[in-house]
Parts: sequence; C-alpha cells; structure tokens
Amino acid sequence: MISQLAGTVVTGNPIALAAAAIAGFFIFRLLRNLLSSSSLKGIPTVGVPNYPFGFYVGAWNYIKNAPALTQEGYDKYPGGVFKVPLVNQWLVILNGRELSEDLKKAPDDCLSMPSAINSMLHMEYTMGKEQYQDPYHFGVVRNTMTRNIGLGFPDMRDETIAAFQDLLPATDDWSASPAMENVIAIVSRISNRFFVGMKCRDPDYIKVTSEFTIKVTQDTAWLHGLPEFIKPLAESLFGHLETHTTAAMNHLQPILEYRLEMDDKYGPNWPNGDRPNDMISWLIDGARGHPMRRNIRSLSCTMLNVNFGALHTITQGVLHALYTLAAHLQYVEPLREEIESVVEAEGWTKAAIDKMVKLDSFLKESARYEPGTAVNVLRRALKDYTLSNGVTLPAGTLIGLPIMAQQHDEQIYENGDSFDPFRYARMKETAEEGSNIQMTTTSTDFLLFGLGRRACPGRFLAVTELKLIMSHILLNYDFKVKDGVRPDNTWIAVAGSANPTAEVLFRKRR
Ligand code: HEM
Repeated sequence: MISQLAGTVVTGNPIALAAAAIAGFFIFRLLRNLLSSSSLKGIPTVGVPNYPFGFYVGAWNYIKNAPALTQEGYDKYPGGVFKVPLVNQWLVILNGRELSEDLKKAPDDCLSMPSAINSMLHMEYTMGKEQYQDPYHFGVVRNTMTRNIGLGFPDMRDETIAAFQDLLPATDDWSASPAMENVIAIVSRISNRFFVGMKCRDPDYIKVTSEFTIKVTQDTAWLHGLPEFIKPLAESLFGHLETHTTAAMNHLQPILEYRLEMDDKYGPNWPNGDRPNDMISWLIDGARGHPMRRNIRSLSCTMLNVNFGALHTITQGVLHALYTLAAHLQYVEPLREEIESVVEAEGWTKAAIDKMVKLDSFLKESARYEPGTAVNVLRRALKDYTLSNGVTLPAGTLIGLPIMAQQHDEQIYENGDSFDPFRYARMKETAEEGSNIQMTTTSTDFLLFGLGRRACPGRFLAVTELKLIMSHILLNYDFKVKDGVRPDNTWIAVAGSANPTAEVLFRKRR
C-alpha cells in the first residue's frame, strides 16, 4: 500500500501527494510522540489508553476533561510527577509545594518560561516574532509601569467612573448586561487611560485592543493542530496579527510620530516637563538606541502585546469575582461597609485601595477557588534537569504546576474545597507583623501570578484595577444573576474561562 502510494506520488498525482503529506505528517508525529514518550517512560501517565494511537485518544480526553484528569494525577501521585498528552507533546505536571519550589528556583537557562509560553501561544504568529525574540516591554512593565501606578491612580479612578457611566449606566429598574463584553471594554478603558491617556475614549481603539486580546487566544487554539511549516502561511491567510497591527498603527501613528519627534529633540526631558507619563513614553525610553524597537510598527505591536497581558487576565479576574458575588449576595454588605469606611477616612487614593483588606481577601479567594486554568507556571527544560525527588526531566520537556488541584488541597488550605471569602483577611489578623498575605504575594500555595523571577510583573496594576472595578460596582449598583446560580465556567484543555455569554442584572443601588 505504502509502496503503491509512493509510486503514485513519484508520478505527481496531486491527491496522492496530499494524502502522502498528511500520512507523513501523522507518522512523523506518532514517531516523535513515541520517541519523546520513551524518554519520559519513568514518569507515570494519566488518561491515556494503552493501545496504538492511545496518545491521541488521551489528548482528546484531556481537551475535554483537563481539570478532572489533572486532579486524578494530583491525587494519585502526591508530591510526585505525572504526564498528560497535549495534541502535539507531553505535559509533565509537578505536584506539591516542594516540586513547586524546585521550579521556582531553577534558572531560566534550565527551565525556560518564554520557550514554554511560545509553544502554547505560538507567539511569533499570534503576537509578533520580535515580541518573542526581544520582549523588552516585560522590563518596562516590571519597573517603570509598576512604579507609576500611584501617580496614574487618579486617572484610572476617573476612567472607572466614566467607563461605567458610558457602558453600564445605572438604571432604576433591573437591566441585563452581557458581562464579558462590557467588562473587557471597561478594563480596556481603564488600562488604556494609564497606557495612552485620553485615547482610551476612542471606541474603535478600544475595539482593536480588546479584539486583539480575544483573537490571540482563539488563533492559539487552531494553530495547535497544525504542523510547524504551515503555521506562518496559515496565520498570514487566516490570522489576525497583520490586521490588528495595522489597525493599531492607524490609531497610534500620529501620537507616536509626535512623541518620537520630540524624543529626537529633547530625549526624555521635554521643556516644562510636558512629556506624558504613560506607556508610550516608557516604551520609547526602552526603545532608545534600538532601531528595531523604535519605529511606529514595532511600538504599535508592543502596545497591543501590553494590552494582551492586561486585558484578558484582568477581565477574567473581574468576571469570576462578579459571578461569585452575584450568586452569594450575603458577602455584599461586609464588603460595602469596609469600602465606605476606608474611602471616608482616606478618599479615593491608591493607599486607600491598599487598605481594603476584605476586598483583597475576597478577590484572592475568588482566584484561589477559580484560578481559570488547571495548569500554569509553564516551563520548558532546555537541558536535562533533575528535581529534588530524583526525577530527571529530559531536555525539551514541557512542565507545569497543577494550580487548581494545589489551591484546593485540604492539606494546604483548611476546607480548601469551600469558598471562604474572608479566609485571607482572618489570616492577616493573626499573622505576624509584615507577613505578606495580600493578593499580590506569590507563593507555592497561590500560583495565580506564577512563581520566582518570572512571576507576573503586572500583578500590582492588575490588583489595583480589580479593586477599583469591584469597589465601584459594590458602591453604585445592586446586582444579581438569573435564579441566583453562578454561571458555569467553560473549559478547553487546561484553559478555563468565566462564562462568556452569561448576563448579570444591574440596577442603581437602593
Ligand atoms: C489578574 C491579572 C493577571 C494574571 C492572572 C497574570 C498572570 C500571569 C502569569 C501566570 C504569568 C507567568 C508567571 C510565571 O510563569 O511564573 C504572567 C507573566 C507576565 N504578565 Fe501577567 N497576569 C495578570 C496581569 C498582567 C498585567 C496587567 C500585565 C501588564 C500590564 C501583565 C504582564 C505580564 C508580563 C509582561 C509577563 C511576563 C513576565 C516575564 O516573563 O518576565 N500581567 N502573568
């Protein structure tokens, strides 16, 4: 059969050529999976039937049931490791605090975060090749942006009020709001007020930034199924990167041209201190002396990437918290009381937001309980790496931590399977002076923002925005979900999402 097919291929029959290419592709993948599975053979497998092509059946099972299968591996191998099949590779999951510490301590040239993220998000096709090769904006987010949150706070508060007025006007009677659509637009308005000033009021710009964020996640899903050599072509034919970069350039070109011209003349010290203190200026600072970064196209694409980091994640955080609160209205009053008394004493300042301990606890518990992913803190072994339990991960292995199972573990959290909104506020009351219990603190018990040197640098902005948005909702609206039932999350493989189509009912607070 194979020799017949080979013969027809040689004579140039196009159908046979296509069939041979597809067969070759699957044979190549099967061999690759068999080879990589032999190098991981000491590591137990979860969810894969023991017959030829079982890998693919297992990968399909994992797409449908990742949270349950990850939990199964966590329960079966406490403190150990196990592997699950993704469509194109194995994912090795490290259970428990000690192995999480191993991952945290490992240097980047052993366990690499960018390499792991690229293979999951296909960054070069979905977010731009230069963003993957030269992610200088990570440093800008970590340093300049984070230092400026306090200064930007009054604008972000102003934008919170304006965005809610425009997108969710408070009405006397109940009215239903498509939660995800409105929340992503509100998050984009507030974040972009901080990133680009009043440009955030341009609805088309907000549409471009929000759509880019959604498209990266959508394109990532279908690119997973394609062989490497087809991806550039597929993305240029069907993908979003070029369209959204051009759209962002159309919006940002006049602003960027002016800023670059002034930068040529004065550098960072404009006359009268008139230089806007925003993401565009901070990126230009990071791009000075680097022609590949310092041009309209690259800066526009970087702005989209900064938006991607912020919008999807903060939107998910707000939606999970909002759905949970709307289905558990008994927590509304204690939160309102705290917010009102803090604001009465301090006004609307960043320091006041930092003092909202119950709100912080509620949001952290919401993220502990519903982290929105079954596995995170992804890394790829760049060389063979031996864990503290003696297991060696061969070079090339993709690894991650079982955030959902670990954050629900009753050995780590008392009643870890129950939602307890003020658990962290209580911990803070009894903790020693200076203990870091707030949401921005990363640890092996709270993995939402990752771990170690690669932990999310945007988390201080994220938590500020989450608190701004939730405190605004709590003080200005009554809200509920239909029948009082929390809308179900949706899942594809390890990626969960707060329900994308649910409606929340709002009215002016009575
Ligand atoms: C609730 C909101 C957010 C969540 C849950 C979140 C989560 C994460 C996680 C899990 C990582 C990987 C950490 C690791 O593997 O150890 C990460 C990295 C990163 N995040 Fe966030 N993030 C959020 C908001 C933001 C915001 C607002 C920004 C920027 C404005 C941002 C920018 C970044 C960047 C640049 C990295 C890469 C850091 C590096 O590799 O050095 N994130 N984030």
